[in-house]
Amino acid sequence: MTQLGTPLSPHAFRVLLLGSGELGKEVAIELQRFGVEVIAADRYANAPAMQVAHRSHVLDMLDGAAIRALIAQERPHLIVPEIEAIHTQTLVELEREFAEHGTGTRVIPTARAARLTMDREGIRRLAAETLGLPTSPYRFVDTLADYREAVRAIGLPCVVKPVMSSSGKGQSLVRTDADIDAAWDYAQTGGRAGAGRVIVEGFVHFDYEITLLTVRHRDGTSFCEPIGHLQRDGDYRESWQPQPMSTRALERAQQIAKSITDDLGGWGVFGVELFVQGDEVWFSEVSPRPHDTGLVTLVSQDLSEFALHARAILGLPIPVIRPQGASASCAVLAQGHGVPVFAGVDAALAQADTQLRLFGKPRVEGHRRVAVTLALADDVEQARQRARAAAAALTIELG
Ligand SMILES: Nc1ncnc2c1ncn2[C@@H]1O[C@H](COP(=O)(O)OP(=O)(O)OP(=O)(O)O)[C@@H](O)[C@H]1O
Ligand SMILES: NCC(=O)N[C@@H]1O[C@H](COP(=O)([O-])[O-])[C@@H](O)[C@H]1O
Ligand SMILES: [Mg+2]
Repeated sequence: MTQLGTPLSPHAFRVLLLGSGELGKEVAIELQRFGVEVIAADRYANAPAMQVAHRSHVLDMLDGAAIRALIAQERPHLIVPEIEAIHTQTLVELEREFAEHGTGTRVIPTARAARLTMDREGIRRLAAETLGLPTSPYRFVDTLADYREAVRAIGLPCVVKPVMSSSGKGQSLVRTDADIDAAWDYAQTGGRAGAGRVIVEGFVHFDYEITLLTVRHRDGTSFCEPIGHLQRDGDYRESWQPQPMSTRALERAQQIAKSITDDLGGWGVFGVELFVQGDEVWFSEVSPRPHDTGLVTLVSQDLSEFALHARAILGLPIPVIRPQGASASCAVLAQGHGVPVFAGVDAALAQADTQLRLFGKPRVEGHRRVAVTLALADDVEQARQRARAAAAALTIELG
């Protein structure tokens, strides 16, 4: 069991967040509630989690030497990756060194899980080729010529993504021949880590898609109710819980989630992304951390995915996860350039059973998720309507 001390004292239990966005902010708040000393890091100053952490650092997290220096300086008990774009090879090396020296420092959930999931190739080959889980057909390519050949082999429509990207950055749906070269160009410029390898995936004609939040904790594995979601341009716009599913599809989804999370190992929340058609389920990808579509759990469960992550990584028990009823979330995006200023917050919160989180992101360049609305209702449709209405009541000016 973790010895929880007093933050900012010699007995402090220190957690370093690598990535400090809106998801990390909620994790930081949950850790603060247990008296943990929270250190937040990201590539820019005043990131959301930094605003609720004990202290923060700005660094290039794709720079292995910079990560190593930060960890040497802070000597955290836990290192908690919050985004994919981290020099994860350094985490793998550090994890080995910690074990050799018996320091007790851990990477959440494991350095290998962070390394495999930062790269679509690592996680896809593990899921499809090692574990034999059903996935879309796929190919990895490095050149335009190989890419064109892969698109021909996979067939249209197909989905093209940089191997290192998230939230749909650099991702395109290729419907016709006319889209093929533009998708390559976007994948080369739109990813989070510059140009490079690309995955071409066959398009799965799913009825719906879910995130199955799966928690590995000291007493075993727990599942949350399935979260349905709507994505546009590869980025989440709405999520709701519970997503109705056939018994067979839910069983299959849980089996797939158990298989991939058991292999990745460690403690914490995983967001297992799955496509469902009838009783058939395909694995898409997995986040070894709380998931953006899981923001809905801020109202849908007694323990949100962030509270669950905090408990799991600290080695605390999770005897039960209690659903609170039909719920929904709606992402609020800002478009343009400047510092977000919100109006209509009162109107957004005028309806019963509605909540709002303003992330406090310091600037918008292009488009960026800056807030989320949350709602509970008698059924999922009504909850979605409430969350959408609350989002529509907000106006964002970029000052
Ligand atoms: N092969 C596919 N067939 C059908 N739809 C797909 C496929 N791949 C991706 N999509 C759609 O695009 C969305 C985003 O894809 P994916 O999760 O791979 O991107 P991402 O950049 O990792 O997003 P995030 O980081 O938000 O999870 C999926 O949730 C799904 O709606
Ligand atoms: N799908 C992954 C995801 O939602 N990640 C969340 O978005 C932040 C980055 O936002 P930004 O791009 O606005 O900086 C990340 O730090 C994390 O909280
Ligand atoms: Mg995804």
